[in-house]
Amino acid sequence: MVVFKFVLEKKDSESKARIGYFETIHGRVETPIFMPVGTVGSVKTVTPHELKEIGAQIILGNTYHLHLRPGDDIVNHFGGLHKFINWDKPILTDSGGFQVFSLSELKDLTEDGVTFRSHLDGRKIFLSPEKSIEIQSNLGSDIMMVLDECVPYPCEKSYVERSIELTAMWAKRCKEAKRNFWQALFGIVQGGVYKDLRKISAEQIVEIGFDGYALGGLSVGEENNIMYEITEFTTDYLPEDRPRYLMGVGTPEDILECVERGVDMFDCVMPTRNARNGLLFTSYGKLHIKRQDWKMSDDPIDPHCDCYTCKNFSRGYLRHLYKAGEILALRLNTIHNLHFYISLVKEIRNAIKNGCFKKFKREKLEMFKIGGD
Ligand SMILES: C=CCOC(=O)Nc1nc2cc3[nH]c(NC)nc3cc2c(=O)[nH]1
Ligand SMILES: [Zn+2]
Repeated sequence: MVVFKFVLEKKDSESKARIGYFETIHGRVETPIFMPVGTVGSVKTVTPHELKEIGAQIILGNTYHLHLRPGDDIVNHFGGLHKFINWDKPILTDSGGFQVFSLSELKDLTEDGVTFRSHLDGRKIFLSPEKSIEIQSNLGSDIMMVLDECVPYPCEKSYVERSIELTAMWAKRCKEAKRNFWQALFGIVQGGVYKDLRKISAEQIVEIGFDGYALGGLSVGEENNIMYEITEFTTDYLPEDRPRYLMGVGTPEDILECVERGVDMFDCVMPTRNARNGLLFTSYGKLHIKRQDWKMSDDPIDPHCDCYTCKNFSRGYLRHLYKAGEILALRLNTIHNLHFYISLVKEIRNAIKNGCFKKFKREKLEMFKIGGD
């Protein structure tokens, strides 16, 4: 019985941009979509209710973090992540691979899996394709990700060549380990910045067959134009009737550029992390709320924004809160930045629907350059 289903509604006539939606047992998600990151079971500083008010349709949970704390068994005891965090819309969980490679000091990587030490208490932990699927099954996410190896940038081609074989073997084992029919499983294409290896990896992963396909190994320090080029190249080898997910991307500009190149799903900590550092996104570019310029400003962050923060508070007050180290500053900034990202992809969906995406993208990029500060 198929539960997860992606429907491609319209393809842009001037680019590879598309609009569509996918159904899960926790509801429908329209694409292109931006997914707020809720690493340890919370999108930092905001409540599920506020997320819904902002228009969030799906959020991310991190397998590595939740396995370490509180433990996926504990989450399962509470009926899974949806119940535990009281979020009844779709949740996507990562496989844990990326966090292991980026957070913990790696013990060793073998064909069977990866052994590492917890960054919390140094405890030795083993993660295999089967273990990752077991954890994600305990969490009860609507979309699970396969365990992959995200190679660093730059990376020797000979290493990447071997790595994509491991990633393909692990992807197969993840698919075989899947138990709950209602959980979707996405494959991940690797291959570094080498187009020939990207093609091989895409063909291997598509051959195994998944509910959706992610482009891994990007936004790991490579220049933007390389990320765009690899994205452009790789989406041609992915089925049109499946969602494409570009992990860890990105700035508003990145999202516009990669929607144009055929990507449907994005996640990034930028809106939430920058908010906590006082860096706010506006229609005219970025704004640093702590600047002296805003001390006496009665303007909202963004005159075009109708979020709770922009409707109720001035830059002067937000600057004051931030300088005073008030927790409310983090919350109001996060509400605005998430609303900015979610509204941007909503406008993108409308522009594709109305057949004016290229014009919309050109105008947006021009406005971002004006400069918020
Ligand atoms: C939700 C994620 C599901 O992905 C996985 O389970 N594995 C995986 N995650 C990544 C995350 C990334 N973030 C960035 N930049 C901020 N680049 C990334 C690359 C990968 C990757 O190659 N693999
Ligand atoms: Zn706002």
